[in-house]
Amino acid sequence: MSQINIYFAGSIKGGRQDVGIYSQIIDQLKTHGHVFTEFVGDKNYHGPTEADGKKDKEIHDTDVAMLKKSDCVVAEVTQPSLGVGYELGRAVALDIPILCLFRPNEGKVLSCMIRGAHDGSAVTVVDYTDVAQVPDILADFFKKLKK
Ligand SMILES: O=c1[nH]c(=O)n([C@H]2C[C@H](O)[C@@H](COP(=O)(O)O)O2)cc1CO
Repeated sequence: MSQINIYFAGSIKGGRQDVGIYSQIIDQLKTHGHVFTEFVGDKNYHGPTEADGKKDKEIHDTDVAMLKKSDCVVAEVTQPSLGVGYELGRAVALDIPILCLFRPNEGKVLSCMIRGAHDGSAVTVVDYTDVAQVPDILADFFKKLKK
């Protein structure tokens, strides 16, 4: 594999409280490959505005096209998001390896449909407590991906 294309998924309409964490994860991901969805970590981005004229269909179709070109999906799934769940389902159907990162210490319980998908190869779910752990988690995931 030459340049790895990475699709990062994180909540937007589901709530932006973790955007600072998304941005730190994206910075880490950029050391492993090209991240298609850097805007997910932009604290000023809350979805399309009337001013930018983007329609929901355009966002959906662009995202699915990027997903199809991705070598893996990395999702921060602590803040529940319908869009992230949808992207993960599409990625499973496309046989794209997935890493889900979840912080149990936030008092949330991860959906059975995400945790229950963990098999350690096609879908990997990793619990973490601090973003400082992310570099090691990613190193392990990308090492396996390249095998
Ligand atoms: O404006 C957007 N742009 C966009 O790319 N998405 C995608 C990327 C995110 O991983 C995911 C977030 O979904 P949601 O907005 O339902 O939380 O959907 C979602 C939105 C807003 O729904």
